Amino acid sequence: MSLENSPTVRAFDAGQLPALLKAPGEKSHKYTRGVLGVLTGSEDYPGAALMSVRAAVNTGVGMVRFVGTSQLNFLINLSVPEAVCSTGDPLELRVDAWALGSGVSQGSRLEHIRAVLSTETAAVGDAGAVPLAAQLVAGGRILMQQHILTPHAGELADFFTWLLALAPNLFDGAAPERAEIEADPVFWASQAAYLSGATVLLKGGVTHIATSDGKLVLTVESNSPWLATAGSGDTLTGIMGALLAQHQAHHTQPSAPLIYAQLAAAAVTVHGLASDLVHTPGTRGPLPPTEVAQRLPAALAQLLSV
Ligand SMILES: NC(=O)C1=CN([C@@H]2O[C@H](COP(=O)(O)OP(=O)(O)OC[C@H]3O[C@@H](n4cnc5c(N)ncnc54)[C@H](O)[C@@H]3O)[C@@H](O)[C@H]2O)[C@@H](O)CC1
Ligand SMILES: Nc1ncnc2c1ncn2[C@@H]1O[C@H](COP(=O)(O)OP(=O)(O)O)[C@@H](O)[C@H]1O
Repeated sequence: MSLENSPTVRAFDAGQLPALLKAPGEKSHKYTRGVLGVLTGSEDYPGAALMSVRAAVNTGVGMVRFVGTSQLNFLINLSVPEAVCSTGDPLELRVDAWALGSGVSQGSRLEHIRAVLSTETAAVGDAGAVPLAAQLVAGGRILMQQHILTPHAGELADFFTWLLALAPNLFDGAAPERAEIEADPVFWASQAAYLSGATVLLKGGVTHIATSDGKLVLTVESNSPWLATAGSGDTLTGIMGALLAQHQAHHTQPSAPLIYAQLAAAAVTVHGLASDLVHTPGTRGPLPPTEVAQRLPAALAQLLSV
């Protein structure tokens, strides 16, 4: 099985941003503004949790519910006191969307992510959630357009390796190397979307976002290669989770595949704009993810004031 026709490729139109971003109104309260569950980070990688949660809070979601271990929750409470922390079963929490997987590579946290990804609740699936998605798909579970997978090329290569190891008949071809994915990102992102049923966002200097039917790929060009640094992806997970939760809070039914690709593109654009605000206009330099996250409120204010 594989997608037969080449997808349409289109640059994301930033003019659509105001319609995709939700400013609160007089009657809004934290639950109507979007509740984002976050299951990121681990004892090995606590930084991924701190960066994704900080980014989600600074993107302006109504509430972040972080599901951690007692050690992770202690760190989150110190660093991002806005987040509401718990241990326990994530499926018992009322959330509009999830941000999953950054900095989670093994253990019970991975099993919690598997359980969440097996539901129809909207979710961003990064890092450790990507091979899990492949395992679910190989086992017969079709993901949905409101599931947004965010691999870099290496993680997308791992996705195909898992898929073909567990279900060789699912794809007509061999698992690609990272370099093959980098050479043809449109093809591989759209194939992954078609096979999984999820929206697939392939990270890189140019971000390629395939709609869940594999028919369209939106591109977003980065304004700075300085963004290519450890922790940038964790920050993007938090931004995207926040935008997804805000959207889902206003929609009881899943929206069309294009809407989720546009939301993902909006998150990449917001990330880029926040990174522009780190330095004085017209100059370029290092973009530590924590610094970028601090500029998110200003970036959102700029976009919402247009
Ligand atoms: N501060 C933190 O807590 C951070 C945690 N992170 C998390 O850390 C976990 C592990 O991330 P990794 O990127 O190390 O994942 P891996 O160690 O799984 O590596 C991913 C792929 O990159 C390849 N690779 C590793 N080092 C390489 C090198 N120097 N040159 C070329 N290829 C190389 C590996 O062979 C593999 O195919 C992920 O869950 C990630 O989300 C990262 O997001 C960065 C920040
Ligand atoms: N050459 C590049 N130019 C601009 N942005 C890039 C480039 N390479 C990667 N990025 C961005 O940097 C981030 C890297 O994500 P990822 O590899 O998941 O990082 P991490 O897991 O360390 O947080 C993504 O947002 C990606 O789009």
